[in-house]
Amino acid sequence: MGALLDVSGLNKVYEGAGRRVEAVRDLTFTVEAGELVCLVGPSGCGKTTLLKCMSGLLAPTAGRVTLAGRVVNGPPPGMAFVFQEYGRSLLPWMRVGDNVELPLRQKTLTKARRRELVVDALHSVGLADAAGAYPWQLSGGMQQRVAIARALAYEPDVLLMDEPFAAVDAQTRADLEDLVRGLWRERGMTILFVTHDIDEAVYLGERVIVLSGSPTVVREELTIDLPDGRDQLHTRVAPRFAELRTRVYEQIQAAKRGTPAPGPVDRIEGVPQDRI
Ligand SMILES: Nc1ncnc2c1ncn2[C@@H]1O[C@H](COP(=O)(O)OP(=O)(O)OP(=O)(O)O)[C@@H](O)[C@H]1O
Repeated sequence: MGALLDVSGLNKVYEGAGRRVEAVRDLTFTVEAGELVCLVGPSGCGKTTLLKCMSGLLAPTAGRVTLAGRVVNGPPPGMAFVFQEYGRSLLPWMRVGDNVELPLRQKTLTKARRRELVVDALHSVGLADAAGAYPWQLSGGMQQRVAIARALAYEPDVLLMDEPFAAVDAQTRADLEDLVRGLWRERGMTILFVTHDIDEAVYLGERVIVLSGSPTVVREELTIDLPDGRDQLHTRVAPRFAELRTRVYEQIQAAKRGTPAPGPVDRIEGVPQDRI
């Protein structure tokens, strides 16, 4: 069987108002079922454009995305998203429980089953008591947890996350990173996590895909061979973590300068032997 997600020759050009922007030039990569992959690239390199094409919200100019062998040409049923701006993704007039339940109404589930999924998802993100609150009564980090719970309740095969922690403080961000890794390990979901934060990409991912500057291509793919059980205190000070983040940092800097990407051997093997 092929990869769960397959992005092949993806190109996206925005045209209009006398302006032509080639946001994504030629992107090809795959994500296997059950993987946690981080995509990292310089600001403005087309990460959001890529996710919109992957989620069927935007039609690519060329190339295609397939999910479980089916071409994505509209939001696929097995996919859920968590966006950066939690403030805009939750409906302020609905209580937290109703916000989490909203996407479930598209599914043919009984009311009791929907309630069960909502309770379970809120429990998973540590907000079991918040179902009756309104989003605006919660902190930013709690609102982002609600957005994660809403995605979880949907029981997606694939979770796409677009810089989901960019707007929260550092301490909350660390907690949310651990929450995502914990949920990934518990639930065996496939997660594609987009970030411009190199440390976050290396800490979270089993694999990191480094994107070039716009128009975007895949610059390098690195296997993150850190232990499975990661924690904020020890993982981030491990020598291997420093090596991997240095490698990604160098690639991003080179991407900004427009230096050609490394050859195919680097891309397959990850960190070259002389760096280990
Ligand atoms: N709707 C649009 N119309 C025209 N150009 C657009 C549109 N959306 C994005 N772009 C352009 O496409 C390029 C990539 O934008 P995109 O938002 O995908 O990048 P990004 O990597 O997510 O950015 P950031 O890291 O700043 O969030 C930019 O040059 C942007 O100006």
